[in-house]
This record gives sequence, structure tokens and C-alpha cells, in this order.
Amino acid sequence: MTRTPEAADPRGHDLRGHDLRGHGTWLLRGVRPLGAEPADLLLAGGRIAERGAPGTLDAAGADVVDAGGLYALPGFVDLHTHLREPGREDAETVESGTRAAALGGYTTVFAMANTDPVADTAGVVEQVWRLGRDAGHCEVRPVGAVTEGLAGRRLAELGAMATSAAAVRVFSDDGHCVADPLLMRRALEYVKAFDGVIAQHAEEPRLTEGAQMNEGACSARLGMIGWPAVAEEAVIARDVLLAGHVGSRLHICHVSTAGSVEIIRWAKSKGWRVSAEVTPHHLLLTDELAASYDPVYKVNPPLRTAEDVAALRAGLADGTIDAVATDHAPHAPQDKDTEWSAARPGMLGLQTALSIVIDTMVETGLLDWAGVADRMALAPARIGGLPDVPVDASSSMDVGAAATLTLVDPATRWVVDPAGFASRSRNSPYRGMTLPAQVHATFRAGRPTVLDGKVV
Ligand SMILES: NC(=O)N[C@@H](CC(=O)O)C(=O)O
Ligand SMILES: [Zn+2]
Ligand SMILES: [Zn+2]
Repeated sequence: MTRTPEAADPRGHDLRGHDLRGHGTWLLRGVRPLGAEPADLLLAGGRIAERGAPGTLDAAGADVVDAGGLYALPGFVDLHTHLREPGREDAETVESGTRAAALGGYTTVFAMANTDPVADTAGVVEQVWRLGRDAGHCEVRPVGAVTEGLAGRRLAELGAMATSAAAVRVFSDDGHCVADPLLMRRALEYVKAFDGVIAQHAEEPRLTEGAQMNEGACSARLGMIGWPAVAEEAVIARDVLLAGHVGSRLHICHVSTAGSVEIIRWAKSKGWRVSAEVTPHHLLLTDELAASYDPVYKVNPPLRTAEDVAALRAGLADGTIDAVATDHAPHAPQDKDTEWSAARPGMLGLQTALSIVIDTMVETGLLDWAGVADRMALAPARIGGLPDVPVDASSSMDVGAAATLTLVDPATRWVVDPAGFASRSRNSPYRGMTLPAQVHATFRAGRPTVLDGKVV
């Protein structure tokens, strides 16, 4: 393999005279792309500049990462992150949340709009976008609110957010459902003009009044008010029909029931432009955990049954569910370390997502590493409208592809200690668990954001 002219120029300039030293040149020695045979990857000019058999690439002038035993995946994209800034900087900031994201292998996160003030204007989404750019740990793509103040009454300034510097393409009232079917229809129609997508938090509010956990045998035993599966499924059924009717893109946030998977499978069979995400916690945990009354397990939608978990795993494996999204929802102690009924719903996810996906999908034989790359990087990038998404996992490792990569140690096992997390909050449901696989390094456009498990 020969070097590209850019990388070969000893002065660190490309042929057009641009200074490339700022980009750095990195040699990943002996890395296994998507878990395949070891290779050397040379990263230069923000791209994979060369790929060769181990020991065959010239490392002169490059920083070398001894990547023996590590797998390379495309950098992860999270469609659903709560960064809490502006408004709740005690729980998380753009800086702390994106630091957690980079450590979790993410190179882009979509920041949800339920901040204070709500991200329902060009001004707020631009503020969040700038904070992300200045922090520099990963790309922050703000999600815009669908309705003013998330109140569900009037559409927010969708067009102004789309044309702002933040170039918003994903809109969501997450935390709240867009319950009014006419507003939902109008929103779907509006974003079609710029190929935007409406991400629905599917929860029929009248069916979940006072709800504390999944409605079922456990809630009956514990005497808690239940959140029935039908409250999610009824909204998904309505919205896939609406999306089909107007020909717009609809995305379903945090799918949690077996029935939802069936409805989405049916909608896709009709050719409607519907996509869906599942969270790591809904792939692993069940409503039995509520019996502990530990509010760390309180989340929306609630943890469901083992049958639901099995259907979600199968749906993610067969592509009915397109993507894994963390729904990283940090909460301050005064909002979370309370009695169950007073606690806010939500759990941390960014620094444990990969491990939970490996545990539930790869170690069970449901997904291979190329599949992980698709569900955690490529599919969410496509849904979110990111530019230059590789056509498939294998081309993300080709010469010329963006050097936006996550290096994973697949063999390690680690014990979760939330005290060591970059997040400002500590509400991880995995505390004390031993999990497989860990992110070793993250590269964004050829530059490391994480090396040796530490933020650069
Ligand atoms: N998932 C949650 O339980 N909580 C989220 C809101 C949401 O995703 O619905 C939050 O903002 O805390
Ligand atoms: Zn939600
Ligand atoms: Zn959320």
C-alpha cells in the first residue's frame, strides 16, 4: 500500500498547501476492523488514509496506538441524550454529558429539547450547539421541540430551528407525548420540506395518569398505579398511520413493548417511513426490579416484562428496531434519591450502552459486531440526517471513510462504579454489575477524543 500524497508530504502539507499537522496522523497498529482479521489503519486528514496488513504501513511522523486485541467500530451516534443545559446544570452540562459520551464511544449525540428554557427557538438550539462545539468532546446536534414549551398546544418555530446554525433535523417533545393528532399531523407535514423527522415519545397521557411502573402482575402485587403497554402502542399505531398518510418521516423513541415491535414491523411492511430506537435498559432490565422500591429503576417508559425484553431484542436483531439510543437521563440526588413516587424517571446510559448491547445482543448470538456498528452508529446517523454516512458497516472501515472510530476492548470485564462516571449525576441502574467490553479510544475526524480510556 502506498501513502496518500497528503500523508507522505514531510512538511505536513497537502498538495494544495493546507497545513495538515493540526489534524495529526495516527497509526492504529493491529486493530481488528469490526472484529475481523488484524490490520493497520493510518488516519490522516480526518480520514482513513491507508489500510494494510499489520506491520506494513510506514509509521514515520505518526502517533502510534498499539491496538492489538482492540476492535474498531464506526463512532457511535446517540439519537436520544438529555444534557440538561440550559437549566439543570447541577444534573448535567453539555461539557460533562459529552465527556461521558466520548468515554462511551460516541462521536455525535442528539441533545433532547426538554431543557429550561425549552429548546423551541433558534436561539436556544444555537446556544446548545455552540456549547457542544466549544466543549469539543463530540458533536452535539440539538433536537428541537415540536410544540412551544413542550405544552402540546402550538407548533414551535420548526423552520427557524432548521435554518439556524444548529441545522436541526430531529424534532421531539420528549418527556411529553405530542398527544393531539392534528398537531402531530401538522408537524409531520412541516418537516417533510427539509427531510426532518418527528421523534415521538409515545405515551397516551390519559392512560398513564399517576402511573409509577409497568402495568402488570408486578404493579398489582406492589399496589402501584400501572403504565399499560397500550398507552404506548395506541400512540404508535396512530402515528405510523399518520406518517403513512402524509408520507413523512416518523421516529419512535424508546420502544418498550412487544406490541410496539409488532406495530412497527407492520408499518415498515407497508413501506412507510418509520424508524425506531430501543434503550439499553429496556434490552436488559424488567419490572421485577421495582419490587426493590429503589428509584434508580424508575424510568419512562417503564421497565417491562421478560417477554417484552425478548421481543425488543428480536426486533433489534431483525432490524424492525433500527437503532440503540441511550435516553441518558441524569438526575440530581434531590430529584432521584427520594421515595419511589416522588423520584424523577430516567437513568444514565452513555458510559454503559456498549457493554449492555454486547451483553444482551452479541453474547447471546443475536447480533455480530457489524450489526452493533449498524445499530449504534450508521442507522442512528442516517435517521438523524448526518452527512456522509457509510452505506454499510464494512465500508466504514475502508480507505477514504471518515476516521470517526471507536476502539473497543471486547475481552475485558469491568465493575460499574457510577462514582467514576464523567456525568454529574450518579443514577445508573448498573451499579456493582460486572459488564463485558469497554471503550479504549474514540477518534473524531482523525483526532482522538479518548485515549486509553481517558478524555484527551
Ligand atoms: N426517560 C425518562 O424517564 N426521563 C426523561 C424523559 C423521557 O425520555 O421521556 C428525562 O428527561 O428525564
Ligand atoms: Zn421519552
Ligand atoms: Zn428521553
